[in-house]
Amino acid sequence: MLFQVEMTVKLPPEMPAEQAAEIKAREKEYAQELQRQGKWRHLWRVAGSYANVSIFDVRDNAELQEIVAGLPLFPWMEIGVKPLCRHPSSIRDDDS
Ligand SMILES: O=C(O)CC1=CCC(=O)O1
Repeated sequence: MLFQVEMTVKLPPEMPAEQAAEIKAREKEYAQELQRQGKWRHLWRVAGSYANVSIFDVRDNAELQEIVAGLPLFPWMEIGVKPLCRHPSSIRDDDS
């Protein structure tokens, strides 16, 4: 199942820089492993903001929830999820 997920990061300004850097490093490692597994299919920065738009390819809602809740930045994110399905005019056959 494909989902569009928009994540907006809102770290508190009073968070020490070292702590923020450590959380971001863990976030990067987590995100890159899921990309290697093919579950995190696209990761795009929303230009001009500390936010991303991502496409996940997961088994079901429960797996998406597990992945998103495991994000190291999860406690400091606003997250919006939209389920996706094939568009009848799409010419691609690899976007299951
Ligand atoms: O920077 C972000 O948008 C938050 C994030 C998600 C995956 C990652 O590596 O950073």
